[in-house]
This record gives sequence, structure tokens and C-alpha cells, in this order.
Amino acid sequence: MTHRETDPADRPGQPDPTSTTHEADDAVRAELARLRESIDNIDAAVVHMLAERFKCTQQVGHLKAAHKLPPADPAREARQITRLRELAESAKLDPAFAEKLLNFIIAEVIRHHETIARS
Ligand SMILES: C=C(O[C@@H]1C=C(C(=O)O)C=C[C@H]1O)C(=O)O
Repeated sequence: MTHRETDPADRPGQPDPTSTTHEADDAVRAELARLRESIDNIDAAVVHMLAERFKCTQQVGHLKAAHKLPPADPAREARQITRLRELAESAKLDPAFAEKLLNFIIAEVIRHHETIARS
């Protein structure tokens, strides 16, 4: 803890000029807590949405395995990436990040499809 020139202990009987700082600290803490609550809600939504997406892709995996279709469909992936990049741009999200995220998810889906095909 640093000793400030404005330490009220240095000026007995004077109003505490640091109280504004403490109020600002409280306001910052409250704003941080409010934003983090929203972040937690959004993270929960992302997890639930991903779980729903994986439920769908698992069904696709079973359908493909039953009909001897390949686990990956690069043409479909290319269309999804084009679409997602456009969506990202209009949402002011970095399209390169959106593409990386989709590729990461799709790679996991393909891994699941390969497992289903082997089973
Ligand atoms: C889900 C599918 O399988 C794979 C996974 C994809 C995805 O996660 O969106 C897209 C294409 C395929 O490589 C599909 O063919 O639709």
C-alpha cells in the first residue's frame, strides 16, 4: 500500500478528498461485476448453443455412417465459412476469428463422425 499525500491521517479535521476515489472504486467494481454477469450469461448461452449444435451433428454423423457417406464435406464447409465471414463482418466481429472458430468446431464434428463410422 502506497502512502498518498492525500492521506486523511495527515490532515485531521479536514474532509477526506480520497472519498471520491473510493466511490469511483466502488462504481468501477459494480460496473465490472455487472459486465461479468453478462459475460457469464453469454458463456452459458454459447455452451447451450454448442450442445444443441453437437446434438444435430451427431445425428448427421449417424445418417452418414448408415449411408456410407464420408465424414467430411469440404464443399459444405466452404459455403458455411463464406456465410459466417459475412455474418461476422456485419456483426463487427473479426471474420478471421469467426472462420478459425468454425473450423475448430467442424474439426471436432468430423472427429465424431469418424468415430461413429468406425463403430
Ligand atoms: C455436419 C456435417 O458434417 C461435417 C461437419 C460440418 C459442421 O460441423 O457444420 C460441416 C460439414 C461436414 O464436414 C455435414 O456434412 O453437414
